[in-house]
Amino acid sequence: MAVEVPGEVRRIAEDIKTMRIRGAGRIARAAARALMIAAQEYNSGGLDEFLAYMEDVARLLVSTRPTAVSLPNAVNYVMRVLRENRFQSLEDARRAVVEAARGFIEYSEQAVKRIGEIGARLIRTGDRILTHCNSSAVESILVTAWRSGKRFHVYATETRPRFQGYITARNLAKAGIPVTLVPDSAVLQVIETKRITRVIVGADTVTANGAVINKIGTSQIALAARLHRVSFIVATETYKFSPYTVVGQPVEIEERPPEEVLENPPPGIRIRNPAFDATPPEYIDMIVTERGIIPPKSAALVLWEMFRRSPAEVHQLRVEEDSTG
Ligand SMILES: O=C(COP(=O)(O)O)[C@H](O)[C@H](O)COP(=O)(O)O
Repeated sequence: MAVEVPGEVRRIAEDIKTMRIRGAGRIARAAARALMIAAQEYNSGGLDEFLAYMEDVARLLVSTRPTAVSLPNAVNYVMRVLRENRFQSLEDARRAVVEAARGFIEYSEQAVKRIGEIGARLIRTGDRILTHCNSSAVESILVTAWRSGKRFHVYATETRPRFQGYITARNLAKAGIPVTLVPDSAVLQVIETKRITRVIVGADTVTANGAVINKIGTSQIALAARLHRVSFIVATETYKFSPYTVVGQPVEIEERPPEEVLENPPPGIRIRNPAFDATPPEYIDMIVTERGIIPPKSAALVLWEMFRRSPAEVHQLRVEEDSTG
């Protein structure tokens, strides 16, 4: 009989699904924490049952939201210690999971900080910066730049339908950064009339060819930036690079409930609510990662360095995950 998943782990999964925990980095860290809790709270059987139970927990977490690859990357990072080692005892296996999860969370937190330091060097006093949605990597850059004495103004889009732009605006204002909230549909007008100097956005997934999947509306902003020759910068940890795209696997774009757009639509009206879109590499000037700044075309190199797997091995990995799913 399958071992029951602890309440706190189920709660984290539910919070990711319902977006109480949101943003690709936070989702990844929450998933690693959930695996750690699952391992710590396991008390019902031997090593084999533990391994099967941890695979169940991993599947539950990965199934919560489909687009941000940081989620399966975090889960696989932690689960790899179980999948690739032979343990003598349950305690050894449990300890390995806890260590791997802690390691991931620590790396992730440091990465956001490092992106802040690297990205802040790109900001100049007098900049007028546009951002979209709410990204902790972008916030890290802006707050670091501000604390280092640079003075600039940020325009934050509302980000319909979930209004994550309000979170950004609130956080920046709290840090003392002048911020103006604008409707999503005002982006082209704002870029033009406010003479925006830089657009900086986060990422949920970066593909092997350097395309960036981020909050719906990002690609329109990239187009508008291109039209006015404004540099378009993406800030992301490297664990948002997708190994699956090396073998051409498309990124699934999450379709969220229509009620998020309109509670009670009049009869005869259909609603679509895609949560993310893809910005092609041609529209992206640079990607700021914790390992440095890269052009989008170098995404495949980052993936190669991180995963050191041949396309055939990545394909095999996918097949194995699918068959356990
Ligand atoms: O698109 C979103 C959040 O979408 P949602 O609100 O639907 O999760 C963010 O721009 C990225 O996840 C990057 O965020 P971070 O830099 O914090 O990882």
